[in-house]
Amino acid sequence: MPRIGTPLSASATRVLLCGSGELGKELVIEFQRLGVEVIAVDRYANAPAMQVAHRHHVIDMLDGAALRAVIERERPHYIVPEIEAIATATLVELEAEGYTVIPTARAAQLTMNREGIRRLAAEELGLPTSPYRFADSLEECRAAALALGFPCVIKPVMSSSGKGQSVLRSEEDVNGAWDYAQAGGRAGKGRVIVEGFVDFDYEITLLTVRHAGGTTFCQPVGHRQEKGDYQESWQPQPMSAAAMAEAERIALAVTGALSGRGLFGVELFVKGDQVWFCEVSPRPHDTGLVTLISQDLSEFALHARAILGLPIPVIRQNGPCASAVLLVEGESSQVSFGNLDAALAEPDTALRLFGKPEVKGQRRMGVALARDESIETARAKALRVAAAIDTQF
Ligand SMILES: Nc1ncnc2c1ncn2[C@@H]1O[C@H](COP(=O)(O)OP(=O)(O)OP(=O)(O)O)[C@@H](O)[C@H]1O
Ligand SMILES: NCC(=O)N[C@@H]1O[C@H](COP(=O)([O-])[O-])[C@@H](O)[C@H]1O
Ligand SMILES: [Mg+2]
Repeated sequence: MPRIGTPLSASATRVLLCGSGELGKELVIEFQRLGVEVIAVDRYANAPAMQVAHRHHVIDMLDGAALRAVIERERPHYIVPEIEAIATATLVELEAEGYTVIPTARAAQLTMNREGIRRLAAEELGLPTSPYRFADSLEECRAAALALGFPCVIKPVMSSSGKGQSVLRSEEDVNGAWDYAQAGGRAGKGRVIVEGFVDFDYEITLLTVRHAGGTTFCQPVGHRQEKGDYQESWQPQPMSAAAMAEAERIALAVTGALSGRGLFGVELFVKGDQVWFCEVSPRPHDTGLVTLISQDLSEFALHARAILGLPIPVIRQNGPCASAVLLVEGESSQVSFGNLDAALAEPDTALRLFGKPEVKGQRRMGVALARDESIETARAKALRVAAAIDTQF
């Protein structure tokens, strides 16, 4: 069993986070509670996790040389990816040199690109997914859409939170969707995945922890997405026993193939007893923010425990809970949030304001949390909390 040393001393246990958004901020807080020394890295200053870490670095994380320089200077015991857009080839090299990447450098590399994880899940593991094709040009994209039929979904292979993603209703939508995907991919222009549309009843994130004592599942998190971006989530999502068993089978297979220790967000579509794999985050998931109120050990506490090799004997679920995002639209570097007394007046509500330094366009700036008697009333309550907050620019 590894020991935890004194932060900022020679015995310190050091964690370096690649990405410092809202998910990283909650993770850093969990590490701080355990006396771990945390170094936060991101592409911009004053990122949420930087504000609660011991120190930080601002670099272009897609620049392998810059990433290597920071890691060689800090010599972390654990390198923890917090976003997908990282020079993952450098992580693979560093892992070979003896560094520990969470959960593994290969998992970070495979999930950075939709093609990597889709081919692993569908072609190697034989798991059910939407039908799909990859395309490198407008013409290939059109051919793929016609072969798969409409509606279909187009996504840049390198993107997240719905960026560059659109649903096509007919052939007329192909040109616009291709252009949108080219502008919305995180690593610039390039390949897209075209997926057949899955007409699911509901979708879930199955938070799955691989820890020293084995693999443990959280209760399923249901969620609602708009334009590929999460709006609300809740736990537990009611499911048939057969769908639950199939969801766990898929999650066990995919997290087992990625291997390593840590928490994973396995995204699944469900229709009746049928389940399709969508994608997986080898790290805490945005829809899992609900666990800040719904579990004794949140997804962040679980990730920290798993990384450090600490036991997870049980995860207590607190009953029906929900989260609703606080999306802000405009342009400002001094946003303020008001009417908080009214927003938090109801019992069993909570709020996280991420402290992001700037908004340009639309940005997730906080999340409202609620617990109640049923999923319906918890969702309504979380939405009321978010809606009550007024934003000033
Ligand atoms: N083939 C599909 N059929 C039906 N709906 C889909 C399909 N693919 C994606 N969606 C919808 O779009 C959402 C986002 O898709 P996906 O998770 O692949 O993108 P993302 O950009 O990685 O999002 P995030 O980073 O928030 O997880 C899904 O949660 C689902 O609601
Ligand atoms: N779906 C992935 C996700 O939610 N990632 C979370 O959003 C941050 C980026 O936010 P930003 O775009 O506002 O900088 C990331 O750093 C991570 O915490
Ligand atoms: Mg997703």
